Amino acid sequence: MVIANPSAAAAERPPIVTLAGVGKTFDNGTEALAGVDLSVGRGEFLSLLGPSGCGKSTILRLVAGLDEPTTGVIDWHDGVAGRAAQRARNVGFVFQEPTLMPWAKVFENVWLPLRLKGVSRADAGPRIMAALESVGLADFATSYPRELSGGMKMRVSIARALATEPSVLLMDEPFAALDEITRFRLNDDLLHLWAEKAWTIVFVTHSVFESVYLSTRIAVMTGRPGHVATEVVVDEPSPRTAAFRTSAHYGEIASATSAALHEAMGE
Ligand SMILES: Nc1ncnc2c1ncn2[C@@H]1O[C@H](COP(=O)(O)OP(=O)(O)OP(=O)(O)O)[C@@H](O)[C@H]1O
Repeated sequence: MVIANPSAAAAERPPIVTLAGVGKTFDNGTEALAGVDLSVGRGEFLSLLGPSGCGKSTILRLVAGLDEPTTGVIDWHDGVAGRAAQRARNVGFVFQEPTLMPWAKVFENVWLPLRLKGVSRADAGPRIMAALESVGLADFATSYPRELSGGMKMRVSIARALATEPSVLLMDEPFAALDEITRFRLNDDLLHLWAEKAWTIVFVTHSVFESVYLSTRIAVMTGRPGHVATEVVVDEPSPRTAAFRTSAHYGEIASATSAALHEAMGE
């Protein structure tokens, strides 16, 4: 475990996107973010950890290009620029609520983002079925969302992001509404997918324990207006297992992360 100030804790991997001095003030005068410096390394699992309202979701929305920063810059290191690039960039977004269309079957729900890009049902079929296979729901392609449990709905939501083969996957507290057993299982499934697909993931959570279990690095944020106060590098190798959750090493990193969070909230 390494704890460092953000300026000192450069990501070990080459950056895919960098935020420098990013601030966001909404039209109603709410200053959500001020001076966010953050680099996302290619292939890393980065968690944003911070108190409610510190601007974590706002950071995801800015990275996704759904909103513009008021100050500072967001640089992508993929050699393309502008709005067209943002569309081509293929950033996946998984929200806290699975946000499925209740009248459409699982297959149609997963097809939606591809359909919006003009990919036909026949062309999308193999990718949709592969994505459903990855999350263990291939047998539920013709089910309706109402026939699924909360955890299964979240799996569909992850499959929907997976089908688009995103270069960066942004996840906004995806497991917050689930019971602990389901949450642990989905944590493991997500780690397997991350290892298999070599994704870059930016994951928002309130939970110190979840962030330590999942992440290669944790950006600890201050209260509003939020910025990154400290970064924690979680030096536990993959694959992580249930034994890691109960290890002394996990306990040490969790208590250091918790202390860093409390200090950041006092800033
Ligand atoms: N569109 C908006 N207009 C005005 N204020 C907004 C808007 N979106 C977010 N905010 C405010 O900006 C601040 C940061 O919100 P954000 O949702 O990014 O925080 P968060 O850290 O993700 O919170 P939580 O953990 O509770 O989801 C909050 O005070 C919120 O009320």
